[in-house]
Amino acid sequence: MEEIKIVIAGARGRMGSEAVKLVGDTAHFSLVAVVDHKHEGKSLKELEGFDVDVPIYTDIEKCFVETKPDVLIDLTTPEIGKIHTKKALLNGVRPVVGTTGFSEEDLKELQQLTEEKGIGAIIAPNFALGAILMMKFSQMAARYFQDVEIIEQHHDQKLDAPSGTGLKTAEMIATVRDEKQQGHPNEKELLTGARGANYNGIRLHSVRLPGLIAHQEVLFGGDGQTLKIRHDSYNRASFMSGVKLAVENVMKVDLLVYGLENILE
Ligand SMILES: NC(=O)c1ccc[n+]([C@@H]2O[C@H](COP(=O)([O-])OP(=O)(O)OC[C@H]3O[C@@H](n4cnc5c(N)ncnc54)[C@H](O)[C@@H]3O)[C@@H](O)[C@H]2O)c1
Ligand SMILES: O=C(O)C1=N[C@H](C(=O)O)CCC1
Repeated sequence: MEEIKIVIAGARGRMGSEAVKLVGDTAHFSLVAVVDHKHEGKSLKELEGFDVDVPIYTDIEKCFVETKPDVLIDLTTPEIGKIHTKKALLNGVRPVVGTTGFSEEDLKELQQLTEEKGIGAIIAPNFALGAILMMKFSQMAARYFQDVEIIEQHHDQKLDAPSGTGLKTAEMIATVRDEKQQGHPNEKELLTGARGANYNGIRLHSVRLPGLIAHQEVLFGGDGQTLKIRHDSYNRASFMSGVKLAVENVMKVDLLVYGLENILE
């Protein structure tokens, strides 16, 4: 297999440090640099917990020009992730984005940019294969059960709510379900937010607690029955086979792929 040269943004983070391991463990992947908001000019090896000798850049464009990567893996924050993704496309680098918190407008803008530049990008709200199946099964179930609520649960350091996965699940369900307001037509929230966020009438509830990693239950209700579809990630390694798949596939596409379900065979 041809070597794929990779830059990781957010390499010191919970996901980024797993991605550094993944790249190191994959024969045809080669880490050429990392991007951080500090430690300019140091080697990653100088930081505790890493033994990879690659340069750290704080300026992502300088990093692209000097190290000429094929792929950027972005695992940062919603605000920074958008800037990095745009800069990658403008510099001919294919982004694989795990960072969540992008709006519909952001996605449209990035899609337009991939079309203009003619290079691929993958934005995956969830890299765990089980989570992709959970979303697909939920979409299947929604054809038969129109009443559905999504309960996503994450660690308490998460910046965005609802989670990228929760939102993507609602979007996928909405493609097969007519817009419908659920619950009693006269229901009233005594405390704002009690009924959760509302996407086309689908209610989304976000739980944030220490001890959690990433979990989601999609709850369907029908006459005298409920159906629950649940996925749990117990560690960040659970996301890495999806990251690998995305890096390999981003080299083969020339448009924006939003969601790993679009490349899973
Ligand atoms: N798609 C998935 O499967 C998946 C799974 C887990 C997390 N995530 C998402 O990935 C992102 C990262 O999650 P995390 O738990 O690793 O967060 P984290 O806070 O542990 O890591 C974020 C990293 O980004 C770095 N960073 C911040 N500003 C930066 C900048 N300007 N330039 C470079 N790096 C910068 C931070 O230093 C930190 O190391 C979040 O958006 C999260 O929602 C996605
Ligand atoms: O830990 C996080 O943050 C996660 N974010 C993604 C999301 O927003 O759906 C995927 C799961 C973990």
